[in-house]
Amino acid sequence: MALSLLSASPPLRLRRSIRRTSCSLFAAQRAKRNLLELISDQDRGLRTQKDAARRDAIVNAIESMAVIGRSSVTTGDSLSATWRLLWTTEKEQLFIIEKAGLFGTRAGDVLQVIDVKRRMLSNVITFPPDGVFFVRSDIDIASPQRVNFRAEKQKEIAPSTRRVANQGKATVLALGKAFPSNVVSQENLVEEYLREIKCDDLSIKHKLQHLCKTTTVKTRYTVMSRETLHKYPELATEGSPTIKQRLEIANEAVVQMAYEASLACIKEWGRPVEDITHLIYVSSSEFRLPGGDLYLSAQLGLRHEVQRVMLYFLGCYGGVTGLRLAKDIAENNRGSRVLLTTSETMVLGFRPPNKARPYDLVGAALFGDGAAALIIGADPTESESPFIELHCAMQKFLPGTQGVIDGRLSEEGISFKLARDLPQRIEDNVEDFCKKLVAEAGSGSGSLELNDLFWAVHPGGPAILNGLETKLKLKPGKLECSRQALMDYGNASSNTIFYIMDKVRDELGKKGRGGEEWGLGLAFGPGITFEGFLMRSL
Ligand SMILES: CC(C)(COP(=O)(O)OP(=O)(O)OC[C@H]1O[C@@H](n2cnc3c(N)ncnc32)[C@H](O)[C@@H]1OP(=O)(O)O)[C@@H](O)C(=O)NCCC(=O)NCCSC(=O)CC(=O)O
Repeated sequence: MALSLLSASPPLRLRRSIRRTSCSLFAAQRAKRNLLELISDQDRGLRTQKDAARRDAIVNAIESMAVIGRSSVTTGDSLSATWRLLWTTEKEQLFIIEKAGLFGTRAGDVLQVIDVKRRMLSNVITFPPDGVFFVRSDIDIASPQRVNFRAEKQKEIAPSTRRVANQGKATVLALGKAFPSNVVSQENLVEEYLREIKCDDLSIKHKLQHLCKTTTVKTRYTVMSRETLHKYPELATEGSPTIKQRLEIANEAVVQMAYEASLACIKEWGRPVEDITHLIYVSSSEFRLPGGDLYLSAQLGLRHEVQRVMLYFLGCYGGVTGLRLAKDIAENNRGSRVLLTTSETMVLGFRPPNKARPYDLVGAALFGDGAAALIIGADPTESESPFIELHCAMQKFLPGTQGVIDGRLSEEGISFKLARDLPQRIEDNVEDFCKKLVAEAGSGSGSLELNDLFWAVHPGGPAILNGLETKLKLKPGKLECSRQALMDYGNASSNTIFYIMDKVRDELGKKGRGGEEWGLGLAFGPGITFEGFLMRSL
């Protein structure tokens, strides 16, 4: 006989089982307290092996708990989770825990990842900081309260490649991207763009040529194309009321891109769309009632009961706001799977250049369109492959800076003003913000320095990245993924952080066990608002 006692979220579990049982609250509490006391000094079962009397007492205590909760079903879907092993009689596991010292290591948490739907169980013995031993097996549901293991399917020592997600913490389970079909090469942009909008001002041409180089962008994807301008020539005419036309183009384009990014993401995730419980849809590029969240849900075939949230007009930090929200949802709704999408086009803000608005030229050389999608959830199942754990997330605004990034909706679309001192404002305030986030890693992670981290920083522009790098004294290369994303996609507003995370995933994958464990994600936008998150690479 092998008995294991597991704990997912002990107070909650206890509360649930008590509600279901006909016995008094008092009896259940007493039985649980008794059981926990009996195992508390047994070192997960190592000592019990030499103490038959204690073992019998523990087995009796478990049986008493079972009697109290006999009318409840504990082997249904609620058993699907990552559980921490508190006590066991299973000899192989105890042997590994006991003998780990012989191999110069020590056993950390012993976890059981149970997936009832797939009838699968993985025993996961962790060896901190990043070693892991897996034993996978099938399970049989023997009764409403008992599960039997069947044949062991596979044993595997995975010394390094994956870290284990902490129980109950939100993780990123998949990521997808999508872009409109029109690709803009920065090299050819100036001539083409000025020809299309019929601008022959040489000073504008030279300044745009200069900015096209210094923004460092190489390619971008845009919804706006030659065909669009031919169909709607009024978009290139200063002062024409074109909001209707712009929304007609943008509303459709953003949902289409969000749809394609979501499909790519769901395919990578590998589970059916019906398993998506929540949708967070982020865009500063569309406007209608109902919003794109509804159209996207219908197009993807999400459940009608999917819990939707739409985040409108947050600007470049919207993706990280969505991530913060998704984390809260995932960590507070057991078994939830959140689809987070961002989708943006600059169609609403496209304007002919005007010397009175020099910041428009910066936008013309910098911004790009696209979409991204992520699946976020806690306690990954056997079939899921988490790659980032979201440890904590924070937002902050800088008082008195509302005018630094200023967007106004008018009959002409959005006019978007960027103040020259934006990079400096960010530089002046970023250090405190980062240090607060890093402090959330806790003492268990040692004393983390900023250069110990991997970084994913929204590349508002090279001046912002350079200022931040200097201020934080980051080693060269720490912002490489941000710089690469800027080069490949331009500043794609709320999407950009996820394009960077995709690159970070590749980079950390190449480094394997030598890669950084902790990372910081940052985005900035109107407010001035800072959004940041501390993450662990898994
Ligand atoms: C745009 C740059 C790459 C240009 O760098 P350069 O090396 O060319 O040098 P530079 O800064 O002197 O700029 C070159 C010329 O552009 C002009 N210029 C630059 N920024 C300007 C601005 N915000 N408004 C008006 N003009 C501006 C300069 O005055 C100068 O013109 P002259 O030579 O005539 O004096 C850099 O300044 C940069 O990265 N800036 C940050 C861009 C930014 O604000 N991004 C945030 C996007 S919003 C975002 O990400 C969040 C959100 O949308 O929510």
